[in-house]
Amino acid sequence: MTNLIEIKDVHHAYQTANGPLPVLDGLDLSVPEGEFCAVVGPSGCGKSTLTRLVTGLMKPDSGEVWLHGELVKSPRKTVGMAFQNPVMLEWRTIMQNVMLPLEIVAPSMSKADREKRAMELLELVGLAGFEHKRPSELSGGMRQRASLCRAIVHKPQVLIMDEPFGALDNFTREDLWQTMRDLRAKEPFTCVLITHDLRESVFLGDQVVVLSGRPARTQYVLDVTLPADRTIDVLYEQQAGQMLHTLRDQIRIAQGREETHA
Ligand SMILES: Nc1ncnc2c1ncn2[C@@H]1O[C@H](COP(=O)(O)OP(=O)(O)OP(=O)(O)O)[C@@H](O)[C@H]1O
Repeated sequence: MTNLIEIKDVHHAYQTANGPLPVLDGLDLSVPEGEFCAVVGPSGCGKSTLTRLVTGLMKPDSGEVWLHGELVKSPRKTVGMAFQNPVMLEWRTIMQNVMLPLEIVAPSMSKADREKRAMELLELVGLAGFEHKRPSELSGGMRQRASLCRAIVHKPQVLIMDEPFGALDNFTREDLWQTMRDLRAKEPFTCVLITHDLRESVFLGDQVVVLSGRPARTQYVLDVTLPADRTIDVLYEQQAGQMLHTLRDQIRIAQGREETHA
């Protein structure tokens, strides 16, 4: 399997009024094509900075970021993004919002084909019948479903998600995890998910990367050996429970509190 994303020994410091603020200090990350990589770490350790590197919005002081065999040097069109608060254009319908990336990335595609593609995804996430609604007419969970469709409508090489489910209540969040799982089964994509939720990382991830406290380096990588068609129930079973304990311990270490589980 080839690595779609390869981050090698990245170091970066932000220049601030108080001098340089080192944020990344030897970050390594490899994500094979089609894999889902969840990234967890203490608050403020540099997780969002990592997303800026992969999207090419930021160049590191040293080290390399590779995407599909190409060194990332400038912003990439072939990356899909989803954030905690999806920005939807209120003057456009849900379908028109979902089609937006196609208008930018595939301007020669006919309107009928764009609509067909958007509708295909809206159906997959359970939003058929809502395509002509305005964003404000949908619940937060529904808007986030639409935003997921928009993020992958143009079949990006990689989907970057920064806390996309953070603002949702627990039950809606679990629904969205299952939607993600089903979307991936039908529309395989490579994904980096930044999250504070360890259960989410285990449910969605093929690997979970734990970053150390700032300046962040790769502290620990957990291979999630659960079946791809896992259900929420799996999280309450022993194997997932052990993984969650391991991750919790790693987070404590990253926070500088080294007590570990027996
Ligand atoms: N453009 C910038 N200029 C200066 N400092 C920055 C900049 N962007 C981020 N920082 C600082 O770098 C550190 C890492 O920020 P980043 O947003 O990457 O962390 P994070 O792990 O995503 O945080 P959180 O868990 O709170 O979402 C923080 O201390 C932040 O204040």
